Amino acid sequence: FTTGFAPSVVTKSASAFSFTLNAEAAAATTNGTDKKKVIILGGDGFCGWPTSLYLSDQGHDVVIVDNLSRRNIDTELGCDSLTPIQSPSVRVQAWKEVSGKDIKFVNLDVAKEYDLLVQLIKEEQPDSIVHFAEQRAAPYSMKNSKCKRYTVDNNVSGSNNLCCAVIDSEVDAHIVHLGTMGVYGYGTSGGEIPEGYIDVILPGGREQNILHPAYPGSVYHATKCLDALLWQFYQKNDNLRVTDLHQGIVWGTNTPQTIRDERLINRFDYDGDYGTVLNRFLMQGAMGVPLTVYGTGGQTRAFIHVTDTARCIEIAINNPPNAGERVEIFNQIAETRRVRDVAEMVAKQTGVEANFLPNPRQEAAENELDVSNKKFCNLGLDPITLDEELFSEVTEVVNKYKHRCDPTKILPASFWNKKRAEECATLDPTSVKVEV
Ligand SMILES: O=c1ccn([C@@H]2O[C@H](COP(=O)(O)OP(=O)(O)O[C@H]3O[C@H](CS(=O)(=O)O)[C@@H](O)[C@H](O)[C@H]3O)[C@@H](O)[C@H]2O)c(=O)[nH]1
Repeated sequence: FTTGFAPSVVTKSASAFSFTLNAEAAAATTNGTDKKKVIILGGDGFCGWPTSLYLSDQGHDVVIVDNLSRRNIDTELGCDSLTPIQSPSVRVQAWKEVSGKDIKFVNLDVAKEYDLLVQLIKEEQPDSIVHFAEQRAAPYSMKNSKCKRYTVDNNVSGSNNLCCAVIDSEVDAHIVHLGTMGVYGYGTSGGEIPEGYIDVILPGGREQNILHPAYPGSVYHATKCLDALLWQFYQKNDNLRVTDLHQGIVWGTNTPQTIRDERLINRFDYDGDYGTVLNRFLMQGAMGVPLTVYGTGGQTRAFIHVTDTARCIEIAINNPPNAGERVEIFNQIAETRRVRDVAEMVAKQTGVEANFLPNPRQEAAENELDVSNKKFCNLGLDPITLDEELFSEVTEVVNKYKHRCDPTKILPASFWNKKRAEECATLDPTSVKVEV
């Protein structure tokens, strides 16, 4: 098989990038220099927290809104971030000490506390609202009916509330939403996936440029498809300015900002529900656990380092669509790789073998993925790609905190349907042993 490495994807290797964890390395890759007032919904999470710090570091005025739902789900699952994340109040105090900058934290449920959301937008008068406040794990969204219903209720209501709140508050804030590459689906695309829109010829020969057909692979991914329709509707109906970012799988832990003080450390999920594939493999490699490759590992996916997530968000807020323009869509990825090739890279580096497990997910055994990320690259993004030097950053974090790992949480614990659950019935969570 080929790796599915997309020729259209513009990349630069991490070694050439000379990645160092200091503020200079995070120098603005932006097109605009305006300092903005930014509300970050979901600013306590894996992507939200490093993005909040990055934007604050760049001189933007940041307000974090979060209801701590991710921390509560950890409690529900009996799991915890491998890294010892601090409470929001300790985090913002530590940031004030190291940077001299204030970040305001507001505990608010975007999906449920509508009036407070409107009031906050009126008070803060933000230029941009970045929306991360969604349940983001595909496995958790497929765990059972309760999780499916929560994911739809929370994610779709949150996005709808945000649009209504921007309209009701009469503040012309630009909405920047963290979407997912998964809206496109992971079949064999047969060509390069464009950025959000696709030319079609309708019956009768009429040509149109429409939203790329949605083809979600989980309830979570389905909510992002529903979000995309909401953005399209509210843009058309109310002239909202919206950017939707179709992001790939995020990897890495720290950024040049979170590394400045241990109290700023980012969360690291390693469990079968929330851990994303490369971070899970790196963690397993560091702990001597055979790598949990699902099926043949034939899925080709898009990847992006967490540092680039934050950079992309700043590029997006500095390049809003004009009022009346359709929803702006970027593919927020650095490169595409096949899962078993990623496993091979980690296996080579750590000496730990790949273990091909029955697949808990209903997904194609093999797929190709060719994705355009030209818009971000044209706006100055020089993406970090998978590199062993950078793997060591994650490995160091894992080695430092591996005593916090619960090995029974490593094997997959959510199954897409009854057939997949039956096929995975032999997996025994208590059989996993880690080297501490
Ligand atoms: O231990 C593992 C974990 C995953 N996989 C495989 O790796 C692929 C990716 O799984 P993932 O858990 O890293 O990613 P996914 O569930 O798709 O979701 C993650 O990546 C999405 C971007 S994307 O995948 O849609 O591009 C984001 O939207 C989500 O928030 C984030 O949790 C899948 O084919 C899965 O079967 C393994 O082989 N072994």
